[in-house]
Amino acid sequence: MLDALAAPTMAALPAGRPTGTKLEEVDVGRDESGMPWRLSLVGKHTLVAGRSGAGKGSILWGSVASLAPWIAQDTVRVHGVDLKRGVEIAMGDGLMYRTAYRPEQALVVLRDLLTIIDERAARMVGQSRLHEAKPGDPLHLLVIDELAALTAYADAEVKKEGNRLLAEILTQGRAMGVVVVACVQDPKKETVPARGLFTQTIALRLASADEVRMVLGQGMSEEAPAHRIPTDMPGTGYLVTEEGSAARVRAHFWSDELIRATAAHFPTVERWVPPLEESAAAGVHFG
Ligand SMILES: Nc1ncnc2c1ncn2[C@@H]1O[C@H](COP(=O)(O)OP(=O)(O)OP(=O)(O)O)[C@@H](O)[C@H]1O
Repeated sequence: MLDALAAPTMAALPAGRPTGTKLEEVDVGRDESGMPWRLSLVGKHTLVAGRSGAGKGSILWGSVASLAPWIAQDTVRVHGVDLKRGVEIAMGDGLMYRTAYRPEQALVVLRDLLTIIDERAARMVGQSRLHEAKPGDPLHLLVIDELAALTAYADAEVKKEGNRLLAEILTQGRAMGVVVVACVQDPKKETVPARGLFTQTIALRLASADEVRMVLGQGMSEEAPAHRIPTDMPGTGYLVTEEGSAARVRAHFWSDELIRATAAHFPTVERWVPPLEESAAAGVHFG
């Protein structure tokens, strides 16, 4: 039988949206029946696991660049933590509210997001249980590539603090409009200690059935055999939802040119400006 996911598909420049348009699921690829794969990031924390070359970049940009029309109206702010020296995130720098390219800088971003969670919790108590993003009161999307550089390979102190802050954001953030998309190449207990706190997982090509079980849970290596995805089908994977359902999907490919064009067309309206003393101390990048 013909596999609807066999041929790659290219992403396209997202369509503009009138200011104030409610955040929607974004079209990131297609499913096994050839229908659009629409991914929801609101109220969800997403773990993307896949070996080198598995296509994590197309999920990352499918998430971030597809939200560009909302970034351009300050309904979404993206905090891009790229611990592979900024190689990936810098491509779409114009879409970023804020970036961090070193683990120490990432800690500052994570702390500030916790402050946002605290402020929102105080504002929302007794009023609402789920933050609704709108211009000027945005969804904060924390994107981390590569997660292990913060959670496992960093200095002991940074690692400990990074894991603590991340676990707090993962437990408290989603109702407050602070959500995470984290990419990891080598998923194991030490690299993703907070695996159970992610609410949806995309398993791209993995190395073994053991890795699939680690990422998706016991019993999932038959239902979502990510270790059997061929190397010549990057961007293909299994989306496993919070409820445990698995779907085979393939992301659209985002070329460097398209990422740059999207960033040029829908630049962020807000850019984080560090307090003077903080920028000097932490060397935080801001534009
Ligand atoms: N969705 C896709 N459809 C078709 N080809 C893709 C797709 N995603 C990625 N590719 C191809 O696979 C290559 C590797 O993809 P990508 O850089 O996203 O992998 P990765 O998982 O981020 O790897 P690494 O962890 O080493 O950075 C790309 O350069 C591109 O040629």
